[in-house]
Amino acid sequence: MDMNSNNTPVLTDTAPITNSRLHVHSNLLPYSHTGATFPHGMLLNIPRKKTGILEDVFSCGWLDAMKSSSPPPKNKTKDVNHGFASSEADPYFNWLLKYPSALTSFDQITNYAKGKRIALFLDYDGTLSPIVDNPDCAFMSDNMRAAVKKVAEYFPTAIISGRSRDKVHEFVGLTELYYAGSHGMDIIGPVRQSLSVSHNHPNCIIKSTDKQGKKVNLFQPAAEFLPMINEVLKSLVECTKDIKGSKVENNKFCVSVHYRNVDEKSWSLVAQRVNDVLKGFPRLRLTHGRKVLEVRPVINWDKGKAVTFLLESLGLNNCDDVLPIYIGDDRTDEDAFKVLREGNKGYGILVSSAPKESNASYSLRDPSEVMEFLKSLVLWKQSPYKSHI
Ligand SMILES: O=P(O)(O)OC[C@H]1O[C@H](O[C@H]2O[C@H](CO)[C@@H](O)[C@H](O)[C@H]2O)[C@H](O)[C@@H](O)[C@@H]1O
Repeated sequence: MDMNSNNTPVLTDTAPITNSRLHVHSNLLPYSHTGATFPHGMLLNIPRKKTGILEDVFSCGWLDAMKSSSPPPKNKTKDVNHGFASSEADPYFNWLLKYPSALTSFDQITNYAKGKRIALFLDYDGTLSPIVDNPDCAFMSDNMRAAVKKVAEYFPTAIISGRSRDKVHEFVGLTELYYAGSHGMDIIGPVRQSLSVSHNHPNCIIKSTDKQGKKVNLFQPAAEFLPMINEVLKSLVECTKDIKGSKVENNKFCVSVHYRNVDEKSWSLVAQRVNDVLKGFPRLRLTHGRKVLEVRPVINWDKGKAVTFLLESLGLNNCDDVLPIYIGDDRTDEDAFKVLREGNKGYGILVSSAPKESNASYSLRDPSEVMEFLKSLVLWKQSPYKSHI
């Protein structure tokens, strides 16, 4: 990783990148670009593919990734989603052997948490709110809000979302949490003087006050990309406006192109149009979410880095007596699961009703199980019989 003049973390890997998670070979990222200028050394040296026709999106696997990006509706996966998996013939049952339910393994988790301080990190869409067709209507239930509020009374709790920070804050509506929007590229955290990140990225931290007048640190490692994101946003809106059902969402430091409501026959068209627009923006890259293409800056920052940053801001990083737990449902949450797994730091919990490979340690089936898990944590913390304090 290199820094540019503003000390923004920048990916400078010059080897051809085959990102298996994205299924996009770097040679689909072109190198001509108009917009902000960047100092030498921070630009990726990416070989350019000349074709530009539909072969692009087929050969790089976008369509496969788009098709597999969200579990099909429940009636189409009847065998897997008929309730609690109970037989060895059931793929979900077998998957649970590798990713045990965090509810049935609750005692195991809390045994490990004895004498430790739990820090909670929660994704929003698909974790706290169910996946719905209209992203503007992904409301969280009042019961879930109450559960999150309660759990935050006992454990430091942060929401880490792909949405803009303002939007996710508006949906969750709780002031007692920490919020990271734009996949962790826009964080409000507590003020802490000796943050190691402030040595590496001094210009990315702004001292600010939140809506309650409390002093906070605002960390925006992709701040200089804002004009470029606004530019790509306009192009994406323009180029998809004739595709029925498509929707472009402004997430401040990234842009989502939704195709959940687009006829499957037109998914390749969505992919092609986005691909064509990205040819003019080599400093932006694409990740796949649940029936959504997410355009974001090429910087070495993700939800995993956001977890590390927040732990440090909370004074909980590199402490043996801290157990971070991250709950999420999406591919972008894998970066956070990985950080916890690799550092043997804590537990990732994948929310999924269908078997899939993950860096998480445990699983929960859906947001209703997430709520049950949060309530169980509160009861455990309140229990006079536990011996962890
Ligand atoms: O990191 P997250 O909080 O999980 O945000 C990821 C994306 O979530 C939203 O899209 C997803 O949920 C929508 C509402 O249920 C659904 O309609 C869409 O198909 C899903 O992809 C959000 O709208 C995106 O901007 C986020 O990037």
